[in-house]
Amino acid sequence: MVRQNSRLLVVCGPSGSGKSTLLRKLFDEYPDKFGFSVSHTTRSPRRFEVDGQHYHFNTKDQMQAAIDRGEFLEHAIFSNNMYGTSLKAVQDVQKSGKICVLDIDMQGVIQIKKVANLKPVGVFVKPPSIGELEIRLRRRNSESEDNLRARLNVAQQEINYG
Ligand SMILES: Nc1ncnc2c1ncn2[C@@H]1O[C@H](COP(=O)(O)OP(=O)(O)OP(=O)(O)O)[C@@H](O)[C@H]1O
Repeated sequence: MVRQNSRLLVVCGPSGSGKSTLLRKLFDEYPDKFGFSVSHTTRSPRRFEVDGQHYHFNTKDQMQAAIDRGEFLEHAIFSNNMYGTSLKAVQDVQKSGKICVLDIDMQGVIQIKKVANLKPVGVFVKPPSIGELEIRLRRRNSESEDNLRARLNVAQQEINYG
């Protein structure tokens, strides 16, 4: 079970909005207060990403099997890849006594909000504009053109939701 009265901080916002940068600063500044819930994903690791630290990198079959076994608190398809938060990821942080921080998309937030008694605190990171988001994503140079377009489409929906 995920502890119900432990604090959970859910950070959401479009890809490229700066969530990861903000979270890095938060963890650097308050290493004893906040712990990151390491998500699972089927997307390929980027340069410098470490398995088990930034994400647990899995195949689609592995991840689907774990979802079917009921091991996930929420899961989502984002830009043709699966992402999800395992119960274990949250429990590991809770065991350390820290506030558990989730960096998830809108689909994940909707599911987390439905988990009874979890009462997460939500933060939405809004980019200045879609145009600025496009500039940032291009500068980051981490996506193919198709992927970048897909991310910008989802971004508009997330901005409307946030
Ligand atoms: N467990 C999860 N459930 C749902 N969405 C998730 C989960 N883990 C990550 N995501 C979301 O998937 C999206 C893509 O993440 P990814 O790491 O591929 O791209 P990113 O652009 O580096 O993300 P970020 O905006 O955090 O820098 C992000 O919006 C992220 O918050």
